[in-house]
Amino acid sequence: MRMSDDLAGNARSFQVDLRGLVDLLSHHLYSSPRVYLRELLQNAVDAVTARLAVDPAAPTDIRITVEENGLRIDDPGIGLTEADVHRFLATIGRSSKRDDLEGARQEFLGQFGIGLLACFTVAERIQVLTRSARDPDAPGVEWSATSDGTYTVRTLPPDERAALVGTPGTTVRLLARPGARRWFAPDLVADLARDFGALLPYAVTVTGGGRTVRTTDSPPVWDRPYRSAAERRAALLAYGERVLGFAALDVVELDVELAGVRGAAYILPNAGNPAAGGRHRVYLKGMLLGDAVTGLLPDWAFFARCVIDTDTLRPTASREGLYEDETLAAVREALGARLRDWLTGLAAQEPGRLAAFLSVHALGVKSLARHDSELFEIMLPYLRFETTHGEVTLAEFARKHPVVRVTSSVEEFRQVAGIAAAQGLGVVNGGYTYDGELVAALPGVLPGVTVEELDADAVTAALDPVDAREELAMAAFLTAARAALDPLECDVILRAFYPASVSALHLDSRAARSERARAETAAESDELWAEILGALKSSAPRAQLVLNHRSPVVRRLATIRDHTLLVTAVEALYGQALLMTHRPLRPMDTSLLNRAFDQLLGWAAASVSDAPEGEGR
Ligand SMILES: Nc1ncnc2c1ncn2[C@@H]1O[C@H](COP(=O)(O)OP(=O)(O)OP(=O)(O)O)[C@@H](O)[C@H]1O
Repeated sequence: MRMSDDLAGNARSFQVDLRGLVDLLSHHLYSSPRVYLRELLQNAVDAVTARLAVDPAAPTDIRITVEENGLRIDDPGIGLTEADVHRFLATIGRSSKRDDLEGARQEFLGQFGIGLLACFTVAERIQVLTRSARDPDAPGVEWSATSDGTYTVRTLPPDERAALVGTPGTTVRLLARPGARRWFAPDLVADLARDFGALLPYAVTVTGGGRTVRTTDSPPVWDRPYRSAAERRAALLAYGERVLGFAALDVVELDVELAGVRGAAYILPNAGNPAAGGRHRVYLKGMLLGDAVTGLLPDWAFFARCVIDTDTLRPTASREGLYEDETLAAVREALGARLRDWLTGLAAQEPGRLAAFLSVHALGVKSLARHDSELFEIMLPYLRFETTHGEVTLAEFARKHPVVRVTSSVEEFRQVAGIAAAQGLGVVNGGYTYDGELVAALPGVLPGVTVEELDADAVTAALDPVDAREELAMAAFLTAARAALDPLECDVILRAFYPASVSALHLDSRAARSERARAETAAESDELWAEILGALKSSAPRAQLVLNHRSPVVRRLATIRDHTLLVTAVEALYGQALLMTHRPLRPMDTSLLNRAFDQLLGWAAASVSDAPEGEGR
């Protein structure tokens, strides 16, 4: 016996446990049983589309009727022959909407062949009564399936066929499962039909609770005629507020024909969260895919939420997200380009609207500008940065300072900005998200501008040295100060700078900070580590306390003869300068500050209480 004979002889078909499968769908694929209505609507719409292809004059109205214990949905669509019923309804995973060559067919919503099963999440029985439009002599057929996985097929006798399905088309009837009846409440059914199917191309009505409502609202707002651009804009904004629940700052139309996308992007009225990712309302051929669909816009466009209808993108099997493929990547790019064009258009024509937008969403634009120098250039007159001249644009700043100095952190900026400005240096705070990167890219878009990283050394270099004789006069004071601050790894130097009201500056280069971090770790670690870290000890510059020779306070302190008081005064200056840097204090700095102020208070108190006695003597 040959191998293949053996295989052929033992070949068996899979058995499917329907309960297990329905459980899988309802708990792991679909987010809620509410999708049952979407699947029914989708099948009805596809059936109508298929019939229109063979009979363009065929009716198209789809009717949902809430019944005593469930509902029915009637469509005048293509219907099924008995052979179709066996082929498509009774075989899970088989669909008439795919063909072998193309896969999912463009004109239909369905493709997977599992949609009908979703109905078992709310129904214990599904009955399909159908008559094919392809064959006028075809009898009506009834397919009736229960959630335990059994079904019956019956050809309808002519009289029953006439009563049930007079014309070609299909009626699907669901019998509610115990415990799932709430999914068939008339108001809920109408809400679901509206939510999923408002943009469907054929009229859908829901009858129940004594009334009939139309749940479709097509054509979509962006495909309707308007008398003016202002009227169109107002209609789009009102629609956005209704479906997204917020009044948008602005609206950008997304008519990207090549990508098969129609719709609008709504600009959030508040700053968006870059990490949260966009959540968009996406319709596929008029059927809602979801209202929190991600991946539709590039990451930088976190300031917009879209409502779109598309016929090019593919759904995931749950039909609740977009399948990530090349088409989606291309659509994302096209929509990003559209938003970018809108931004540059605003810059050229409506700077007022652009300013309003940027006051909320500058971060998104900065993020985009990092990778798009053309846009960066266009936005230069609008994007603001924190600088030693306040919040200004880089274009404005560079006019005053063709050498742009930039700090790499917010705290460095705080440390040096005031002093640098007083010495005539222009500094930009490069510590905020994206700002440093953009400043670094500035020479590329503003010819003649150079950018320099600014750190403590550059500031020290810009401060005036003090005349040697004057420095000598303060030698005793400086020696005492150096001795006091040496244990804190801080050098003391004397310079003259403005403003004179600043007595001392604490300057700390990045190298000094990392050296200090190394030393602290070495002190805390075990022997082996301490040794390794010790070997790394560098001769990096230490932090510096720069005393200001122009400060009257410093000059007065230099005349103190009492050594203890002098040390306390130096420690207080050091502490004050450290506080000005806004940097977290080390424990040893905090205790030094406390000690210095305690002692100063002690001195002050003693001098007040001593005074009268002294006078009395
Ligand atoms: N109202 C209907 N009229 C005509 N044929 C229908 C109708 N409902 C279902 N069918 C047939 O049953 C098949 C299976 O339907 P089902 O909803 O399970 O899957 P699908 O629509 O093909 O794909 P998907 O899983 O993506 O929804 C369909 O391909 C179609 O041939």
